[in-house]
Amino acid sequence: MNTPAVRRPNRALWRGAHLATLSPDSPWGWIPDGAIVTEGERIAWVGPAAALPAGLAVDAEQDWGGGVVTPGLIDCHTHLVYGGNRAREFELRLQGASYEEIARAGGGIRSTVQATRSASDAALLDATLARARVLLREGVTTVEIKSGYGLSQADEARCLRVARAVGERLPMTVRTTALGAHALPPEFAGRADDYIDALCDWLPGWQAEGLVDAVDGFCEAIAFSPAQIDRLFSRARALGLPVKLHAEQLSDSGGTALACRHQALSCDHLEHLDAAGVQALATAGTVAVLLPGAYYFLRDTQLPPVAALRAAGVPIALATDHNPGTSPTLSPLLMMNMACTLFRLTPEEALAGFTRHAAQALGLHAHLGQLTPGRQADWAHWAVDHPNELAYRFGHAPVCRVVRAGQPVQEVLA
Ligand SMILES: N=CN[C@@H](CCC(=O)O)C(=O)O
Ligand SMILES: [Zn+2]
Repeated sequence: MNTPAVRRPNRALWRGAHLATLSPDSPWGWIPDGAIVTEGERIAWVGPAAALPAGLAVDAEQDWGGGVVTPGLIDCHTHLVYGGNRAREFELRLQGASYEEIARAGGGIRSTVQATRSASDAALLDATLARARVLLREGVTTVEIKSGYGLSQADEARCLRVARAVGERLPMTVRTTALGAHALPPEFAGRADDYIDALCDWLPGWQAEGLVDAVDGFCEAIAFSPAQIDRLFSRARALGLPVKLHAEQLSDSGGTALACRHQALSCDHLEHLDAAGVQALATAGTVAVLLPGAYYFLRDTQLPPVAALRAAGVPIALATDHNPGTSPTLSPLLMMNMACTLFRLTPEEALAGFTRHAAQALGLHAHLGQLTPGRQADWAHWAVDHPNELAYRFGHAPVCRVVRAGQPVQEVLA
């Protein structure tokens, strides 16, 4: 009997650029004049071009022609699915109204809920795809997309379906996060506990439809208490879903400690995090996701405790937090610049924040976030001489060409 030949996946050799692999073994994971061998969607070999295995047979060879190659960027906290915008609220805040005042008066998240509920499926998808394309153009190959502007069983599911559709229409890995506990919808006014009960009941249906990779909440005086988030997270964990939390953004509410008791993948924002919260993150192995866009746009002055996080060995990720109310940006490189200028991250920490540590914030670090053998062949090729240039510019980004799962994506963007 003939044994069928096992065909190896298509093998390609890429060379002619410096590599910032983001492997933690050396600064930047730097490999000058490097090469990558891919087999199908995965990286098979990475190293100096001079050390390529002798006699390597490849099906295709590409010359980058200079520049620097980094892992594909990972935007691990976005709210890409929504209708309308909040430019009027921006004007009000510039005149002195605070984010909390606007929210308590029924504006803020609730005004976006209204606009989202009244948008058609097609309009929501088109707007979300347009936003995702901007991220992809700036090197983002993986994006987390939260719901949170539907706040009913049907509208949250609709937003999660739109998020899933982004991963089907564009060459990006999409992780969906159910953020029903973002704000109290009008039909549950004065009944926050009942709303949490409803969310606990809706979760299994969304999960069964394949819509949920993680569960998130907003733990804050204007949103939900630690006790309410605790009930939601207990339900999520019982269903086998990981959790993450918007925590300590506007005040120290104790959300981080609570989330860490549920082994949260990440706690996000953290401007008001105290020493006990830093320790809780370190003990639980939870990633701190810092969001300089929201800090800047709300004209916050309370800095997240970066030095303490660093000293405790907590991995720090960054994200755009794209949303219409507090961070209407779609530029990861601008966020890297702001993380350096406002939060005092180093440019290398900023890049790790959008690659290695962002992968960890999504539970994907074994597969994404570094240019190392076995991981998915996702990268961004930048017209720069050194990766420290990525955090250096602001307001414009260097030219970037993107490869996702071994395939160039430029034609999708044309
Ligand atoms: N903090 C809560 N959620 C969003 C803001 C949402 C909004 O204002 O629409 C954030 O991550 O910043
Ligand atoms: Zn958010």
